[in-house]
Amino acid sequence: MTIAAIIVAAGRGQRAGGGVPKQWRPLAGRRVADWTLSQFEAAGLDHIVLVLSADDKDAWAEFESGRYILASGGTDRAESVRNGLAALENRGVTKVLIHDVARPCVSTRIISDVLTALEACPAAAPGLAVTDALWVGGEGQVTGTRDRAGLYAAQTPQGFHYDAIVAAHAAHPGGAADDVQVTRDVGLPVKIVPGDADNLKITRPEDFARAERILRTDMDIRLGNGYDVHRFGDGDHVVLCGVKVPHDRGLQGHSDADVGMHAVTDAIYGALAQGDIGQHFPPSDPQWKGAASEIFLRHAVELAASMGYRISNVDCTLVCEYPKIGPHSAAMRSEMAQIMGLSEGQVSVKATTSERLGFTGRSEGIASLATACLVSA
Ligand SMILES: Nc1ccn([C@@H]2O[C@H](COP(=O)(O)OP(=O)(O)OP(=O)(O)O)[C@@H](O)[C@H]2O)c(=O)n1
Ligand SMILES: C[C@](O)(CO)[C@H](O)COP(=O)(O)O
Repeated sequence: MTIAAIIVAAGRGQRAGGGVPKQWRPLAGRRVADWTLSQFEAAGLDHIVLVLSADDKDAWAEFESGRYILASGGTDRAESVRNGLAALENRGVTKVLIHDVARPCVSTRIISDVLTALEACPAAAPGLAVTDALWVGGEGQVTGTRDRAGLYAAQTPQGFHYDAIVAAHAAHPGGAADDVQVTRDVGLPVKIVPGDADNLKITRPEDFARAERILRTDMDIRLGNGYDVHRFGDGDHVVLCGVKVPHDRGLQGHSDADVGMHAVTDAIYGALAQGDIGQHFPPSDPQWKGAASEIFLRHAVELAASMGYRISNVDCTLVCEYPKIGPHSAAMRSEMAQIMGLSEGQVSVKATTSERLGFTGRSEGIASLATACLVSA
């Protein structure tokens, strides 16, 4: 059994406004599309097709070498779906989920319910029973009422046996609201699984605030702190936050003694409640002698990802009289961001002296403090 998802993302989001198609707009710290895609990645499907508009050149460039199969958008949603289905030809796909990129709050429960329902029927989709009374209106007046019994609001992902939905689309004259209608129009039964009020489609400008509230409520936010000290010894440079800074002394340590990167690494381990660098890379182990500290940082970032967290931001403070950090802080942020796969806006590196007090004030060594904020991916 081979299961795929098609995420249709070629719309222009005209009703949502905002100048940029809604799927590429920020929402609770990521783009709308990132939330949607990560829910389908978590489902462990065999293939994910991402249907993109030819106008979204940056998205094509971003996703072309990744794990998604890309397909071109059509002039309407149905054509985008057909192009997505065609991209799955000859891959042995048995079941396919078709989902609007504009529904970023879709739950793993809905995805799994639709897939389970497909074991017994050729098509299944989430529906939300209408609970409000229904009116007919015109010119600002109620002109009639409708019985709500048996009415459902249609949601996605809508799931189908692959051959059935391909045949249904091929036979359809067009004009259907969704793939359930396409399927029903060729006489196939569609099972309703329980939808979720949170699985809204971002359609109008105000939907962003609602989706943001939903995503932030579900988020697990974790903070960690890190602290490290290395003493000065002989040398002609120090390595701080991945940048080699000329200095009349070096820092002593088992690795490259990058005190800033060590504090950030420990902050990430701390947020995960996974000990510290010493536990993961014991100083007694000769293989870490002189090691570049980015090995440790990369490990912490990978551990976070494997535990279902992404790094929202890190903030690092270096405490020393010399060398002066200011001229190098931009390079440090850039280096650390690159190692962690973050944007520079998510990484802060700053410095302070300790007013010539204490061991840092006497220039016996450099201390560093860091905070990391992780959120469930
Ligand atoms: N030619 C199209 C039109 C729509 N879609 C996708 O189909 C879904 C339908 O949601 P909708 O709210 O209609 O999206 P838009 O068409 O982007 O919105 P609007 O109608 O406001 O422009 C969205 O994920 C959208 O990206 C698509 O892939 N190709
Ligand atoms: C498929 C769909 O999401 C079902 O609710 C919806 O029909 C697509 O969006 P639109 O607003 O109807 O264009």
